[in-house]
Amino acid sequence: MATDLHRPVTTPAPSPAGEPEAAVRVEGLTRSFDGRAVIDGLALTLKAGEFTALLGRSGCGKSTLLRVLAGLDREIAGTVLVPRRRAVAFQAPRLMPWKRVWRNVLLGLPGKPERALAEKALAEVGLTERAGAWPKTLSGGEAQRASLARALVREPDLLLLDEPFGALDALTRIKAQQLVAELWQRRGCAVLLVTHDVDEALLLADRVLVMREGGIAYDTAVGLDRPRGIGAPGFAGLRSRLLSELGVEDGGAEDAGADDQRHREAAAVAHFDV
Ligand SMILES: Nc1ncnc2c1ncn2[C@@H]1O[C@H](COP(=O)(O)OP(=O)(O)OP(=O)(O)O)[C@@H](O)[C@H]1O
Repeated sequence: MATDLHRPVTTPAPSPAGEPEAAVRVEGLTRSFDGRAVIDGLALTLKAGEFTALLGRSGCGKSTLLRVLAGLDREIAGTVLVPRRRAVAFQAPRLMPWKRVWRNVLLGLPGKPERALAEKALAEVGLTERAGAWPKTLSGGEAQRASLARALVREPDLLLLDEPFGALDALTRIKAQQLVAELWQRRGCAVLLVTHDVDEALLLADRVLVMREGGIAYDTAVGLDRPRGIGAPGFAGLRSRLLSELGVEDGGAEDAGADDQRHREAAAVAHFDV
């Protein structure tokens, strides 16, 4: 029987003396479904302000981990220390269709927050003009930006992103990636991005984790200079290492092929100015 030891804290989880402040500290985390441990004794520390990408094969438990960190799942054993100010955005923007965009942005905030607060967050994601619109009138990319604004309005110290760009077309996806990179640089919050896309991980993150068999099986720093492009020196080596950690031959398997195709389509405009 899982014991609930989830203990959200108001300040980032403490680190031993001399180490940078931690945004997240997880020890011995186990989450089981029907007696099967999807996460099994996982340990993880994320530094404050660090951008981390989380890769792993389908079904390995990435979303489960994110939901635990978001505080949406407390049926766990182990210790999870996260900042109180945290926000999550999912692949599906999850906007309430009967509320205008600005009201969606403020959804769930305590008290009676003013429209101006939503408008500030919407301006950050370039959606000022759609504040009064109904969600069904938004494009996929706009809806995703509204979802990001809803996360930003919470002023998170930890931003959790679960494949937020997965459903977007190639160009919209690149714009959304650039936006997240800019927001991260401006806000300075820790970001944990779940993605299937190795290139996306390497373009955006300081650090990439690969999840396997219920734990973090591989953990690497991405020391590439910014701005980054998929042709940067060192990119291909990291890419092939990560693909092999995922059990995919570089350039061979279908998943990687689809990503290659997307990036070829977008390569002409892809440039990360951060
Ligand atoms: N509420 C639930 N009840 C039962 N099983 C669940 C539940 N949530 C997740 N699982 C199982 O836990 C495992 C991990 O699921 P999870 O969604 O975390 O994987 P993932 O790595 O995010 O996958 P994907 O990359 O395909 O989104 C899967 O086998 C899934 O079926």
